[in-house]
Amino acid sequence: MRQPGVLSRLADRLRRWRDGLIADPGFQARATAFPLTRGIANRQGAALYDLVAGFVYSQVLLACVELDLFRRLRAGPLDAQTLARGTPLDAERMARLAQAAAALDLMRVRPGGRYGLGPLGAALLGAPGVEEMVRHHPMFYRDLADPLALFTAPRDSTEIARFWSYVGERGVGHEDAAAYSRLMAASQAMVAAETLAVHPMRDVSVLMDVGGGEGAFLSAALRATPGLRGIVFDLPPVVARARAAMDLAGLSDRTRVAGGSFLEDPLPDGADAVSLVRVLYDHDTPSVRRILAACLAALPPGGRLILSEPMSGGDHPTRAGDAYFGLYTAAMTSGQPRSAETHIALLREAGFSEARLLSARQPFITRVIVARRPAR
Ligand SMILES: C[S@@+](CC[C@H](N)C(=O)[O-])C[C@H]1O[C@@H](n2cnc3c(N)ncnc32)[C@H](O)[C@@H]1O
Repeated sequence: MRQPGVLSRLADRLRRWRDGLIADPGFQARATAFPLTRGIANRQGAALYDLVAGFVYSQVLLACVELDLFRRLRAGPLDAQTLARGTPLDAERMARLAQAAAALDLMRVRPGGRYGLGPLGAALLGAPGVEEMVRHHPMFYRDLADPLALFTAPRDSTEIARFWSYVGERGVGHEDAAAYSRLMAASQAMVAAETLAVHPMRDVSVLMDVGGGEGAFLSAALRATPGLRGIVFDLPPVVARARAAMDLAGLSDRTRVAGGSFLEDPLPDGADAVSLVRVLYDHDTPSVRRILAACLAALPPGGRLILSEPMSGGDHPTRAGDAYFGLYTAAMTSGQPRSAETHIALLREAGFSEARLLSARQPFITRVIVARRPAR
């Protein structure tokens, strides 16, 4: 390991001194009392409070979603008594929930003791995938109840691992495939919008979406790109669903569907671009190497790989990539979020060239890397 230089050691000492000050309750009291430092002290205090209370805030959101309150407020503000109708809550408890939701910008207090939609409640109505994730989270929270156990959980021993059944050895049945594929399809719209905005498929003839689920990403690409044709590759119980979904979307004449395992079977040929959307972070590095090798073998010289998934921020950790997906994949007992640099190194090692990270509009939804199979 490289030894840190003089400047970096000096910076470390300064940070230790600063951290020591901040950790001193006497200093905190003085900083809050002194007008010039009060703003910083309050911001830090509020941020720490939010971390301590984060789970409570999430449960306020879950309660609102389970009672379908945002949809009921769409037509206009309601008082707590009306909002409580048809729910197990009385008016007083409903007012308490609505006050909590208003504090979190999910609702707004309106004149006359009524509650209306807040900016985040309205945003949730416009992003059905977020609502599905909120409904899915109780399972994740049960695994998270003991976070230390989560980090040491044996493979396939958690509730989340059983939900993503391809993580284990039992194989994927039709029911498991239906449950996780529905969740993925519901949250795909946001990922597809971001991916196709930063990487339109204009100059692609045939796109193969590997681990493509019910074909939601491919459908979005086909709709956005006249003349594009596609292949969905996934496990057999999942592609049965993809076939039905593509039929329903009226896209089956532009789509081929192929079933198999990207860890064991060769991928179909005929595509000049391959996409891997929210696939690699599910898998440990030896499997990622196999998946990339299979993608390279399926592409013609000059063919393109488009990799889209939430990524670790590396030296600049991100809430979505490192905090959320770091723990989510721990609960899966398989995979991990990787930084763009790690992905690019794995792509080069697999034989891809020109790998580069594209600039993102909404990096907390997904990040996109493009690479090519060398022309010769
Ligand atoms: C997290 S989901 C992502 C689905 C889709 N790409 C999306 O973003 O909505 C991962 C997908 O990889 C598929 N998958 C997992 N293991 C696989 C394997 N060995 N071979 C083929 N597909 C696999 C799953 O069935 C699932 O559809």
